[in-house]
Amino acid sequence: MVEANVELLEDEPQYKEFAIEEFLVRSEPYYRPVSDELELFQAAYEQHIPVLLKGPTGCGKTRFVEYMAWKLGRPLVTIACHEDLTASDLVGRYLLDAQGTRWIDGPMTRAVKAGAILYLDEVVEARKDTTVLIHPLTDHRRILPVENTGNIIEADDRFLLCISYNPHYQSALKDLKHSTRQRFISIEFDYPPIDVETEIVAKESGCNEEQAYALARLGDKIRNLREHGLAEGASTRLLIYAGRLMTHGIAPRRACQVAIVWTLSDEPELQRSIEEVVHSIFE
Ligand SMILES: Nc1ncnc2c1ncn2[C@@H]1O[C@H](COP(=O)(O)OP(=O)(O)OP(=O)(O)O)[C@@H](O)[C@H]1O
Repeated sequence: MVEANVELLEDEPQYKEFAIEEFLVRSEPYYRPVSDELELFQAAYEQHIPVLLKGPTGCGKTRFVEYMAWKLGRPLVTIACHEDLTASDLVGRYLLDAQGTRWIDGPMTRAVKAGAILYLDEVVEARKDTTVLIHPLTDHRRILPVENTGNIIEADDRFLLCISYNPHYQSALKDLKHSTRQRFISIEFDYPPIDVETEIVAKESGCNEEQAYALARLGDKIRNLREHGLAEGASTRLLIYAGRLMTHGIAPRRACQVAIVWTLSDEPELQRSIEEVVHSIFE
């Protein structure tokens, strides 16, 4: 029984016990609301309704959750999901050290016990056995069954599960099952309108208003190239990178080339099209 789940305790950081207080967001993160997402999240939190954040890469989902965790005064436990992530990575496992075998709670168990906000980023990437954990946590039961110890943990009243999902990446093979997604309310995110994105780029990159406006327009135009075969438009994150290089004295066209053009595509034809848009904006 136990033996099968015992692992040697090395000095690996993920096995170190940590205090949940370390996950408190101590200073106010900068977040510029785009719509009524603050009110929606707050209402869902108070009503114990799990939240699904949908949207393209680099559009502010993570920053939003950080902001909400700060606003609600709850620790934020973030897990970047990937295909090797197993249920025991989340729940915990038995480990062997000099004192013998002992159980170590995984990040999900700690979050559930401490009433944290648990943010599973790109949840569809995780292995299917992790959805088995999500279901009892996200319905009226709000429990986490820990198979290896036989314990059932009731979620703290202040616990909330929040997951994110990028609809552009999904395929028939990797999609959220309806029985999973219908346990959440879904807040759709997208890149902000030009005036709001100007504000965000200026604030986050330190570039001037004029440069930030030009970058926001650039983002908007490049996103329209998606019909021409561009898989994903320029994210707010990339516009900020370009702005930061410009703040550091790199010429705008060059900053956009390395932060945006070459990052978005390897295809020479497509790179040329994006470059043309850059040149039309930064003359
Ligand atoms: N509304 C916003 N207010 C403040 N900053 C923002 C906002 N939207 C985007 N940003 C900026 O864009 C960056 C990227 O956003 P974030 O990391 O939240 O993206 P994401 O949607 O979680 O992306 P991914 O899906 O790739 O993890 C942030 O670090 C922040 O600088």
